[in-house]
Order: sequence, then C-alpha cells, then structure tokens
Amino acid sequence: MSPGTTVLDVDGLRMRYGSTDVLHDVTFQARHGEVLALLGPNGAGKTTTIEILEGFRSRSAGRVQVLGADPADGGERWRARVGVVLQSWRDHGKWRVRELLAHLAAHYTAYTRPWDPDELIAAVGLTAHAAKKIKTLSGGQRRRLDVAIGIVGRPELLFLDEPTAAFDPAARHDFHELVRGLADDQHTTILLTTHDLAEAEKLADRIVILDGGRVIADGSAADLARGIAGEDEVRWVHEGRRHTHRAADSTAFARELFARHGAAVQELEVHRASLEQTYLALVRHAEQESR
Ligand SMILES: Nc1ncnc2c1ncn2[C@@H]1O[C@H](COP(=O)(O)OP(=O)(O)OP(=O)(O)O)[C@@H](O)[C@H]1O
Repeated sequence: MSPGTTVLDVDGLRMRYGSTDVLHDVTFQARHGEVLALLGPNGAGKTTTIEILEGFRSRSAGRVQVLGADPADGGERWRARVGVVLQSWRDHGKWRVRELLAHLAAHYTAYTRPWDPDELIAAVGLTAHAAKKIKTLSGGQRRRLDVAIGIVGRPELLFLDEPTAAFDPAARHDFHELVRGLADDQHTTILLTTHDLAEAEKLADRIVILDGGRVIADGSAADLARGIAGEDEVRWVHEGRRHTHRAADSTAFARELFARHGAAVQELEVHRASLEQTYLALVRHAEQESR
C-alpha cells in the first residue's frame, strides 16, 4: 500500500440503537500511515464507530470501507491485516505472556510476517514478566499485553480504544514512542480514541472530534487551534522591553521581527492555543448549538 492511499473511508455512517440515533451522518477518512485520534465527550459515539470499523458491530446505514473492504463482510485474510486493542483482554488468565504471544504469532504466519514474540515483549516493556501468568499481571502490565496482542500480526491498520488509560507516566511515554514508531517506520495506519488531549496532540497527525454522534471538527491540532483561536500570541524582549503581539501567521511575523531587529530580539516565545483549549471551545460551541 502506498502513501496517500485511503485506508479508512467512512461516508454518511449512521447507527441507531432501538429508537435512538447515536451516530448521524459521520464522514471521515484516514490515509496510509496516518495516526488519527477520535476524540469526544462520554457517549459521543467513539466506541460505536470504532466497533463498526472493526467489523464487530453492524451499522444502520452509510458506506464504510476499511483496507478496501466492507468490515461487515471482511474475511479472515482481511482480519489478519487489522489489529485491535480492545478495552481489555480478560480471558486466557492461566496462559503465560510469552506463551500466548507465541501462540498468536504462529496463527498469523499463514497471512503476515508476525513479530518475534521476544522482540515484541521487549517493545512493550514486558521482558521481566514474560514467564508470568496473565492473571498475575498488574492493570498497566495487562494493558501493555493488550497492545502486544493488537500488534503481534504487524497489522496495516491498528485500532486502539483508550490504550493508555491505566498506564503510569513511563509506560505512557514508552507507548507513545511505540505508536509513533509503528506509524513512521512501519507505515501502520492508526485510529485511536483517548480522553487524554496531550496524548492526542503528541501522537495524532489528524484529529476528528465527535459530539452527540456528529463530527464537529476534523484537522491537525494546529488547524483546529487556528480555526478557533485564530491567532497565536508572540512574545519577545527588545532593548530591555517586553512586547506581545497576536499574529495569524506567527512564523511570518517572527521572520519579519528578526529581519527588522536581528540579534536584538531576545526571549522569543510563540504560544498556540493548546488542543485542550481548542477542544473545550469546540465542544461547548457544539453543545450550545444543539440546545
Ligand atoms: N448496545 C447498546 N445499546 C444501546 N445504546 C448503546 C449501546 N452501546 C452504546 N450505546 C449508546 O450509544 C451512545 C454512544 O456510546 P459509545 O460507547 O459509542 O460512546 P463513546 O464516545 O465511546 O463514550 P465513552 O467516552 O464514554 O467511552 C451512548 O449514548 C450509549 O449509551
């Protein structure tokens, strides 16, 4: 698959539970090698969307293509190209970590070139626990194992539903490195849901925000920030005096500033609206509109 190919294509997706519509006309795409974060308040429809794309839930209407197939009838070969990290892997408590991953890797050899179990165990930081029974792992260690299970077949597309919820800061940092490595080095396309906006800002090439089952924003963190805040704040010191200026194009403004004053410009800082500020503004606005 080449860069620029559309790996996920969701068009007019609708989902109804009983008489309640929980997804209305959801449309977005993801390209090959892109990390897409799906954000939104509790109940916005993130898990429902991801489960439909994984082929675990039937949709009510709309067109969905995942790696060129409709997930509602994706066969085994298609499934082997898709990695899934569910909210938690509770079965197989008596299995040992290495034993389970070796077993799953063997299953994938018919379709893909799976990870070597020991390399994978090292990549998710479980080397010291490789011989332990799964039921004896801590919550965070089990979550690392969930991630290993999701990627063991070197999927072309990986779904991560709140992958770092139980991680300590070091595990979270290692996981971020692993995800960026999968996208940058192996060109894995990744769709993740998270409530951690700093995580989304760090990992995602693009962000889709769902609210009340509708897409209310789609773009890079910088695009979304520009759309809401409009301007960055530029601060600097010149001849001992502190200055502040708001600029729509802060890079062009800084270039001009240096062209005019050269090395006399000191302590330059550019402050862009954080994803947290942008997200809160977008969700508040959407909720006011729907009242
Ligand atoms: N099996 C079901 N039957 C009926 N309603 C459901 C079912 N599953 C989910 N819902 C409803 O669909 C809506 C979307 O739920 P979903 O789990 O997709 O949200 P979410 O964005 O993943 O939320 P969270 O951030 O809390 O995980 C919610 O209102 C939820 O109550």
